Amino acid sequence: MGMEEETLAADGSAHYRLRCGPEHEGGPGVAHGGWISGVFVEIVGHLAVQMEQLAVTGALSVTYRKPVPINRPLTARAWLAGKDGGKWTVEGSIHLASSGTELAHATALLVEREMSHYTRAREWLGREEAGSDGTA
Ligand SMILES: CCCCCCCCCCCC(=O)SCCNC(=O)CCNC(=O)[C@H](O)C(C)(C)COP(=O)(O)OP(=O)(O)OC[C@H]1O[C@@H](n2cnc3c(N)ncnc32)[C@H](O)[C@@H]1OP(=O)(O)O
Repeated sequence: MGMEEETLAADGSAHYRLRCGPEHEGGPGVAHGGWISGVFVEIVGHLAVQMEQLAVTGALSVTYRKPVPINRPLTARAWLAGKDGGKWTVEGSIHLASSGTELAHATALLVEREMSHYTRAREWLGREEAGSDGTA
């Protein structure tokens, strides 16, 4: 996703240096919104990994404040905004490195999982492709 450097702050927030390459251009000189969302999925999910908790993104809301330029140094941050049992609210932001201006912001709901999440997903897919999701 164009990550170049990651550092963890004492308060638990994660900080990144990154840039959007031309392969993710969505308009002349600017990033595709899917790349921006993908960056957020990665950095909010990685925050949980750093806290040694597997969690998947259940919901992600992105506000695109300004076009994100390609081929420019950017910074990003992710931080835990709240926790309710196994549900985490994680926020993220992407900034123009030169000015610090926020270009995009995200709020994500992460749901804690065990590794069996992926086994169950494969089992669910098997049932789904066999014509039943097992709930009937
Ligand atoms: C080293 C390098 C590594 C590098 C690693 C880099 C990190 C990258 C990480 C990438 C992570 C991803 O891309 S994840 C990929 C995208 N996401 C996914 O594939 C997830 C697909 N969705 C799911 O599997 C499911 O919908 C879940 C697990 C999200 C939720 O399933 P569930 O059956 O509802 O689970 P359950 O345990 O009952 O729910 C827990 C609680 O969350 C609530 N909840 C669940 N979904 C939502 C929702 N969208 N909005 C509101 N609330 C929700 C439920 O109501 C419940 O509340 P209460 O009753 O408890 O109050």
